[in-house]
Amino acid sequence: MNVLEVNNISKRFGGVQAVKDVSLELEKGNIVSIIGPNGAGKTTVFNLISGIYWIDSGDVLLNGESIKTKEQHERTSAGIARTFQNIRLFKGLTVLENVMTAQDPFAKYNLVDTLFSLKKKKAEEKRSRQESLVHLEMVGLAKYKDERPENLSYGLQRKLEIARALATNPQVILLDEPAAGLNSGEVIDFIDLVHKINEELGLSVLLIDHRMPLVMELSKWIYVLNFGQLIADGTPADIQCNPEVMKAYIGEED
Ligand SMILES: Nc1ncnc2c1ncn2[C@@H]1O[C@H](COP(=O)(O)OP(=O)(O)OP(=O)(O)O)[C@@H](O)[C@H]1O
Repeated sequence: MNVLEVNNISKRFGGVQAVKDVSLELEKGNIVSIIGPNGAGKTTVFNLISGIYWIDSGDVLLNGESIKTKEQHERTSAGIARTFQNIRLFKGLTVLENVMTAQDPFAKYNLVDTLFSLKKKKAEEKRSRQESLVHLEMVGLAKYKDERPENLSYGLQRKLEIARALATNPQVILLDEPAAGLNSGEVIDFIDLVHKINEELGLSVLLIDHRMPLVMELSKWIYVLNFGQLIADGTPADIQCNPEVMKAYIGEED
């Protein structure tokens, strides 16, 4: 069963047709990637799935239901989490607090409770703290819980982003260039982490990355975009020897 389906989506920014008639499927529990040269439209596809932009035409389905008119936070609540190309962490907060703030929309207290039931609020905060610690353990960052994110290596900051995404209790996680800026040791570590969240949490993963070894190692299926359009899709083995794909990357057939 497909947890996510993208059906013929298009998006234009002024004179630029960023995405044209793109369709893709993510089967529950799979890891699928989108690759393509710079400016091919990959991040725009993520932005259209996660609700940062409205689609011009087409549809996005989560578990068979259209989410195209839902706001970004509603898509998060529905089960779509994402990380960004540029790391987005709160520098003034600790590692643990960074994960707790990602949970906030799910906090079970409201203003009235806050005023009249401090006890309830405290219980809620304790629960949030415990759950956040579980997410930090999952990504291997529990021992850094009281650190500031800016004191962590780039690779650990990427992992913290994943922990923040896990805090929203997703079914699908969109990873936008998670290996950008990582050294080769950190990339290997990151591959293990993506396998782990996929296998242990049953999360379906949609990935964008330029690091081909990572994409080939992780993906069950790969979609290739060029100038906003899908030019190929297939298994890593298919894609590696697809002449259209090579042409898109190097600009000539051989
Ligand atoms: N908000 C925007 N306003 C105007 N143009 C945009 C906007 N977002 C994306 N574009 C344009 O849409 C096209 C696709 O951009 P996009 O960022 O989706 O590509 P990409 O494949 O993710 O590239 P990269 O690999 O470099 O991140 C580009 O021409 C880009 O300049």
